[in-house]
Amino acid sequence: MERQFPYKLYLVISEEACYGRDMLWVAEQAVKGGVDLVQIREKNKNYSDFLESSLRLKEMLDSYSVPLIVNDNPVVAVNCNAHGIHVGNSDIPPSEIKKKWPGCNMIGYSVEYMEQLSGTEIEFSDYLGVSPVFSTPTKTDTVTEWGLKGVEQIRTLTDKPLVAIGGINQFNAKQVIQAGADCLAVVSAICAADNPAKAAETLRNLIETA
Ligand SMILES: Cc1ncc(COP(=O)(O)OP(=O)(O)O)c(N)n1
Ligand SMILES: Cc1ncsc1CCOP(=O)(O)O
Ligand SMILES: [Mg+2]
Repeated sequence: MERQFPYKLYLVISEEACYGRDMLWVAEQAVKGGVDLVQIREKNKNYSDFLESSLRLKEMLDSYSVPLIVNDNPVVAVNCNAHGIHVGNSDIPPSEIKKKWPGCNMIGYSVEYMEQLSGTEIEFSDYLGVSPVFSTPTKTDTVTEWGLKGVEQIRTLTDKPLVAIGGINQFNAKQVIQAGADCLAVVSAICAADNPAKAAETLRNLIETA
């Protein structure tokens, strides 16, 4: 069955990950380089700051027709008119998001345990975040490191689009796609790069030629 997921390079961004550079500038450079989906992930901001950043990012992304996904918080997502939301095992589950936000276009759901693949939440999800593929200092409260073998195994168990995340960079991107990922999500490979547009372009080319 053909997987309906047109996105290949997914930027997960926060102000903190941009190390003092303007988050909107970093995101815009990334889009110019080939990012086609963006998630705002602010773990330490209060509601109003999270919403304000999301509204500003959404306005910029709209001008490129790039969808915005909000991490964790459905109220921020609804109030900035985001395209969708990404949730994990400690968040409101996809089935509840579907009930509370009928207009949601995309629900991403993190897979940290193999058992989740036979659970009921998968069917309410539009893509699965394979989380993390490699260990990463960007997120340390993780369960396991799936590795390339894990991506291959998950690929055999579901037809849902797979978004690989965690420690992905220009040196392993091709292998992760070849293992079965449909899309690569990155934080530091773009946000911490000297030239975020070039970093995105390099990753995008690696994905397209994998
Ligand atoms: C694309 C993508 N995949 C996985 C995650 C991780 O989500 P979660 O497990 O809920 O952890 P936090 O990001 O909330 O710390 C993600 N955000 N995006
Ligand atoms: C949000 C998230 N979820 C799983 S790993 C991760 C962080 C990925 O960051 P990086 O691309 O810098 O390894
Ligand atoms: Mg979460």
